[in-house]
Amino acid sequence: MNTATGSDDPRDYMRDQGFENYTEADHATWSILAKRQRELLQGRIADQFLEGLDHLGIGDEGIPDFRVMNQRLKAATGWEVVAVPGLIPDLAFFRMLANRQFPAGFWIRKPEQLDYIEEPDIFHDVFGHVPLIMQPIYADYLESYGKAGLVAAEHGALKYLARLYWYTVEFSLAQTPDGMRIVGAGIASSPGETIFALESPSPNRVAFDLGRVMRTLYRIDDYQETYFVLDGVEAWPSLDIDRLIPLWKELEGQGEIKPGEIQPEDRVLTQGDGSYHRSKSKSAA
Ligand SMILES: C[C@H](O)[C@H](O)[C@H]1CNc2nc(N)[nH]c(=O)c2N1
Ligand SMILES: N[C@@H](Cc1ccccc1)C(=O)O
Ligand SMILES: [Fe+2]
Repeated sequence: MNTATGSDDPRDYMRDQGFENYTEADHATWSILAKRQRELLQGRIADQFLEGLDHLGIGDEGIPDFRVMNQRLKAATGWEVVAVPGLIPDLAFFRMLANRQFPAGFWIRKPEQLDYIEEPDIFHDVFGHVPLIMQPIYADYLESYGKAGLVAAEHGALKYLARLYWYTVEFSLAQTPDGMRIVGAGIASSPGETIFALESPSPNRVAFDLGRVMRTLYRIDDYQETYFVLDGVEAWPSLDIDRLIPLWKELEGQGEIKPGEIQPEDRVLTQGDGSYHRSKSKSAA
């Protein structure tokens, strides 16, 4: 439906990072982005993210060597980052999560794509995701996403879990006592979307609702038209399989919701004015 088709076996995608192959320009791209995002994210992202980033020790010194970074990550939560060529199919992806392995593309965006890139690169996969995986609570939660993904596949419900993953792990916001904060990695790795998600009048910001989110289509190639807002940085939805299975059954009878659409039942925090115009030719998954 969205990403990639092919083998569901994670081993078919695992690569050596090829650390020696990066150019000076590649390292410079990482450093510019890391420095920019570390500053921009102050006061905009969950504290847990900045804490994890500090402990991980990846910074402005160029692209991290996975062999070195994984020592810290393993010691903190037992996870490791594994290099892959790019997007991998949903099932292979969830299998890796279930195994506490996080897939990361090994290539980096071009200088003209600093603000936003349509496909996950190493900056997104590592800088965007790994800081939170340094936190034990989040690390366990992400593993349970993988496990739920395997069950979803058996029930023909992978699309529901993929949408949930999208609107939480990748693109969620959260209410905190200090105000609205970014949680999603897809926002955290994009300087453009960091500002857009919190400050633009264009997108909708809607209180998170599990069934509603699983019905909602998403687009991977542009800023989101709707962000779902958690009730706290750690208020992730329960992935209790015994509750998800009946919910998936129920959802089968209900329609899909377009990315920018508002529903009568929504608790709308900000109604977007849609002033950011995107290309009309792109489709939602
Ligand atoms: C779960 C979900 O569908 C999600 O989009 C997956 C798909 N495949 C992926 N593949 C890679 N390499 N990285 C990712 O973040 C994802 N995300
Ligand atoms: N848009 C993100 C990358 C990304 C693409 C697709 C899915 C998730 C993240 C960035 O610029 O960093
Ligand atoms: Fe991601």
